[in-house]
Amino acid sequence: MSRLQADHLYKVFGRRPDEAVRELAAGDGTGADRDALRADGTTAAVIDASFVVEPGQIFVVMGLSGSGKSTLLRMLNGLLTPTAGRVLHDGRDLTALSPRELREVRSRKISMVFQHFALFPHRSVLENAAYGLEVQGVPRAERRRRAAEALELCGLAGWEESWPDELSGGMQQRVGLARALATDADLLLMDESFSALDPLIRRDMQDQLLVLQRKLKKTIVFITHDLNEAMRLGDRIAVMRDGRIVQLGTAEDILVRPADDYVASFTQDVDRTRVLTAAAVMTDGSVAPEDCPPGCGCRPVAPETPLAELCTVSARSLHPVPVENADGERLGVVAQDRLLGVMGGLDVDVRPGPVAEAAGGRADDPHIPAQATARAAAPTAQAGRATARATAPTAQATARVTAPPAQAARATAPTANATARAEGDTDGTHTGPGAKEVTTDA
Ligand SMILES: Nc1ncnc2c1ncn2[C@@H]1O[C@H](COP(=O)(O)OP(=O)(O)OP(=O)(O)O)[C@@H](O)[C@H]1O
Repeated sequence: MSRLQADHLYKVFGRRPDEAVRELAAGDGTGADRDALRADGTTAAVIDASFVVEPGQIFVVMGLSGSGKSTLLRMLNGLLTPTAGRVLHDGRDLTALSPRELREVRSRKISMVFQHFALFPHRSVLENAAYGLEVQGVPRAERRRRAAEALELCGLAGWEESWPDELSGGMQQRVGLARALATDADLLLMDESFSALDPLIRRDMQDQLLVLQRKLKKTIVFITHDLNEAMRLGDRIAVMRDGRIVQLGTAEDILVRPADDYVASFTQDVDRTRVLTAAAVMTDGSVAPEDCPPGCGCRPVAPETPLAELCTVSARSLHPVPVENADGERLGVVAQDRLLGVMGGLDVDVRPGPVAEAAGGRADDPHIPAQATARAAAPTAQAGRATARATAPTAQATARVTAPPAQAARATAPTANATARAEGDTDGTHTGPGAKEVTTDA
């Protein structure tokens, strides 16, 4: 499994980039320095980005258009050379590799999935899924076998010999995902991969990704401008604004302790009941035997239980709901009035919880405001949350994709534009808009 580290990354477009980095590094971080550079025709697209993506994590980069997400992602796979800073992939500095070594790493270790499907219309679904392997020089029989396995993982068994234009948009995106998975690359970079899909299909794809991730345990960097998507998917989330990471933490951190008003403004429409967990809202306490008469209907919950489920348990209980770990050890309780307060958005103190602390919450990003990093999530808590999220049924999605190919006549999403981009690809794993950047930044 891959570990990815960004170490004080900067990308400046325009004149005198090195000088700009020095000014930005010495600046007060308020954004005035970036504005002054822009007035001078220089764009600071990414400013001092540092973070670690641990093996098997989904790391989401969230921000509005122009905040620097794509530029950051393209530095992570070497399509763009940082103006300053390093990208370490399993400890290996990508910025120090020769072009040949970099191509090798990109084709074998890193896969990308773009917003547009970038499928070849004149190739079957199987051949599309096998494309990255073909570029790697994998023999035909093996690449067909591996591509078929990847398609099956993505719910597309039975569609191997269909053409891309026989598939719906969601199915085409699954082919893109299958192409990325077929190469066995440990690091998956996903750039707005689900943004072109309609909301229901998008949600299905998110569920499917979480289910797949439980099985495959890739290291994933996922770019989105949608906080709900970020919170559904991300073990950790970096919120970007004007080139800077303004907050780095779990969904819970961002929801209950936004670093500033800008981050808070994103969280207003988020469904707190699906993001917050029992561990975050519990308090110390116990339940006296006399408070729990026969027929009380109570049961303990796990610390990673989402509030949506906790409400049901609380409604049946005559006393605060006990929170217990897998060994039956009491960690705390959640009282009904506190639960209602948190759900109603009252300013109730919410904490990371003992599970996160026990697993060693990490503040590995020294340049991020302390408020943002102190609560960096611990693997155990993240795994629990991911599991809870991933249990949403995908039956709908499966039902849609398992219909026989003949019924796919309704699928109309054109692939011509995407294919034009794919044809410009240099190594087969980097289709889509990113491929163009190779030439602009050479
Ligand atoms: N090749 C380039 N030359 C000059 N400026 C660029 C280049 N690429 C990106 N930029 C600028 O860098 C800034 C960040 O762009 P970037 O595409 O990374 O943002 P983003 O958050 O991915 O936006 P979007 O969500 O719209 O894709 C923007 O101001 C953009 O105009």
